[in-house]
Amino acid sequence: MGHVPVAEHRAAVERLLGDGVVETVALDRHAAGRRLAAQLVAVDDLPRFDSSAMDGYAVRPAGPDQRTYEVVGDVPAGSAPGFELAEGQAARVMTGARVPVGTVAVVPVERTDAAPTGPAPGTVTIDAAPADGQHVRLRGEDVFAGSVLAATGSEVTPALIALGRSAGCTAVDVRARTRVAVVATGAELVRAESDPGAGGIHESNSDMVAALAEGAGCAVVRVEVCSDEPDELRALLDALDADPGVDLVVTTGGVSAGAYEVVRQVCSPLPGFAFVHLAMQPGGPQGLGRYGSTPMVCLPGTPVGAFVAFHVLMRPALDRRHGAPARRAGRAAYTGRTRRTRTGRVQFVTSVLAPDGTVRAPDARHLTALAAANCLIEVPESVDQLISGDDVVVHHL
Ligand SMILES: Nc1nc2c(c(=O)[nH]1)N[C@H]1C(S)=C(S)[C@@H](COP(=O)(O)OP(=O)(O)OC[C@H]3O[C@@H](n4cnc5c(N)ncnc54)[C@H](O)[C@@H]3O)O[C@H]1N2
Ligand code: MOO
Repeated sequence: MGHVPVAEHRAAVERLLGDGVVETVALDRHAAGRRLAAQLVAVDDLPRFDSSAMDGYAVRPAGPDQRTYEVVGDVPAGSAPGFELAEGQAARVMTGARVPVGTVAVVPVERTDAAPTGPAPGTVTIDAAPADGQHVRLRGEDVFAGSVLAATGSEVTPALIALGRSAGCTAVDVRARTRVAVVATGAELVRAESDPGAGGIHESNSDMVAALAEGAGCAVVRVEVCSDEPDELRALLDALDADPGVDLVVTTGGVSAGAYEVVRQVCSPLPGFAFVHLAMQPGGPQGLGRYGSTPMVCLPGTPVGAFVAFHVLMRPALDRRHGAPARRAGRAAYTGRTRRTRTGRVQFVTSVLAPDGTVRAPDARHLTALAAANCLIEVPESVDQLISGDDVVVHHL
């Protein structure tokens, strides 16, 4: 079995996962993190009307020296004044309230002789002439109805939810979340809640991959642990393929060269299904194809290999499907002891990038190193060692 280049397999994963679909969802907190599939356009002006930015008095001076005004109305927030201000008149207004037609400025209550609470007085005296427009929020000063609030591809952020809802938008067109079923395979796997007995191990991949998928914007709809029995896996995959709520199946384990590689046994006879060994480490053994009509990505069983393979191969395809921009690799100065690396395959080294731009690879092993890592150093196929001071490519986790 020859070693397949990482870029080739990554492109095959992208092709298999495709472009994803668009759906219309409510513009509420559940839309946060989604990407717009169409521009978001304001339905209403924001503010919807000229309104007060202060608790105080809306005034219409008869001249620059006027200090004392007749108070002709009281406008709590949420009400619409049914009167206009004539010259020389004022109205008590609360922050956010619609100001009467004729308002020239709002004077905060602290700048008047009026009590802040209780009934509105008959007259009010202000301490200085207000500037025209002072403390009045003009209709549409933030956005006008029909203006574009956010471009296609923008992320729905908490601030965009506020902007859109304030401008009267109730729904958004977004890229649909990929609905993923995660299946960990292996006869030795025992849920962490159960006793693993003499030969069992605590199962960890299913929840790790599910969390990675959710972190990539997927909706995880099933999380399963399956034995090495081909019939059991086949029955499970049949059910997942028949389920219209599953867009993608991700498996772990059962893909390498052993005698009981259940994923390989069940899927390699399927038309177009390929099992390959990538020129990368960890995460080299991989499978890819369709079970029935359902796309399926088969990650290796070793937890670090599955994690790295998800990050390197699946994350870019999922980002594309979900309309998220491609994550950019960075560069950093390797620091620490000289490390020998294996040529002939790209190595991804679980590493820690410091705020000063240096990156080190802790001596800890496997999952301990992964849990401490915030990036992967990508060591090219031709490189056989990392030396302190080397300029390296880093992928942020
Ligand atoms: N003769 C060869 N043996 C192996 C090769 C090879 O090329 N020739 N490749 C090695 C590499 S690299 C990897 S990676 C693994 C991939 O093997 P599988 O995908 O078939 O995975 P398993 O054999 O099922 O498990 C590997 C390892 O990971 C543990 N594991 C599996 N699933 C889980 C889980 N859900 N939670 C926690 N731990 C899990 C499992 O117990 C094994 O220790 O193959 C190498 N062998
Ligand atoms: O590809 Mo494997 O153990 O190196 O993950």
